Amino acid sequence: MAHQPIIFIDGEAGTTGLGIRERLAALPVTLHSIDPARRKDPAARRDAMQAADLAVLCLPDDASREAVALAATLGDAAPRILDASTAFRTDPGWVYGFPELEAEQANAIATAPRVSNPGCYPTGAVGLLRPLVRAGVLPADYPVCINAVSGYSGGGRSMIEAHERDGGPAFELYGLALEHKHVPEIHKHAALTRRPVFVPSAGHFAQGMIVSIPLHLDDLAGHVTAEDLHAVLATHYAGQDHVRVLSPEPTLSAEALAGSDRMELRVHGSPRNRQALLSARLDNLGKGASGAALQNIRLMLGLD
Ligand SMILES: NC(=O)C1=CN([C@@H]2O[C@H](COP(=O)(O)OP(=O)(O)OC[C@H]3O[C@@H](n4cnc5c(N)ncnc54)[C@H](OP(=O)(O)O)[C@@H]3O)[C@@H](O)[C@H]2O)C=CC1
Ligand SMILES: CC(=O)N[C@@H](CCC(=O)OP(=O)(O)O)C(=O)O
Repeated sequence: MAHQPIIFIDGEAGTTGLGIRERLAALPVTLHSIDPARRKDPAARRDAMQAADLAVLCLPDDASREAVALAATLGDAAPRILDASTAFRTDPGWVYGFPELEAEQANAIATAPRVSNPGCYPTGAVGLLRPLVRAGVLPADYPVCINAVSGYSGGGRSMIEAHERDGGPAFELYGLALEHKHVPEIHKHAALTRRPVFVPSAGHFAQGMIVSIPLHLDDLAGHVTAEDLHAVLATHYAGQDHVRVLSPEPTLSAEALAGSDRMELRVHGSPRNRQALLSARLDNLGKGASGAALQNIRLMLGLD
């Protein structure tokens, strides 16, 4: 690419789009924006895609599908696409944008025409579970239950406005029909053969997330200890800048990584009771969204 790469963010004014735009300021790229009044005009969006090397979609799922269909009408002039929505995260034609997932994943992202940015909760759940399943210490058919809490910015502009206007609720469980849109993504990318139970919740704080997964160690392969689980994760993520495997803490605050693009993984445990708790802490808008998008943009444009 002779020129500075051109990026178009479809949904630039939304929560994820804004986060990406801020982070792009530090990169040698040109941002191609459209007149805000025409931001939902398919013709304007198609023209912007034609001008771009990379289109980053920060849209609701249906609008993302529409954007991908618009790009397809451009044939060879279509840009590469990074999609932040849920729409293509389990689509076999797309590369999953989790660079730390497997040794070859960063290379796959670097060359893929279409990359799906992982969801915030799946980033924690997949980040914890997959290396353990792949290493054979967590059976793929283990009855996994995932508890998670997110800051209210996870619900995008409408939820942010509701919390900032009405002040609450302080804490609520949701997705109680156990059909949350992230379950298929976690199921697939954690390499589980049994559908996990996923119980999300949201609190009255803007940014931050904890995903936690309790385990009965006697139901794992062999005489596995919490230290063994820690060692598998530490080996898998050795040398990674965005994912750190840390020692257990007595308490974890969900907001601690707000503003950071890193994720912290821990294995807590009671050796006496043969129980463990896996935890992932991240910023839902950082490694859970815009920070991960930046990792993928850098890889896709060869900026690393
Ligand atoms: N918030 C989070 O923690 C995370 C969100 N995501 C994903 O990112 C995507 C965007 O979410 P988020 O940024 O939170 O949502 P927001 O509601 O904050 O932003 C969505 C943006 O898309 C715009 N938009 C909606 N429909 C269209 C359309 N047809 N054409 C062009 N623009 C459109 C909206 O404009 P307007 O407001 O004017 O309607 C808004 O600017 C979602 O798919 C979400 O799943 C990913 C990871 C985490
Ligand atoms: C608190 C809250 O509402 N969170 C959102 C998850 C964030 C999201 O929709 O985006 P990603 O799928 O890209 O992570 C939800 O549960 O639908």
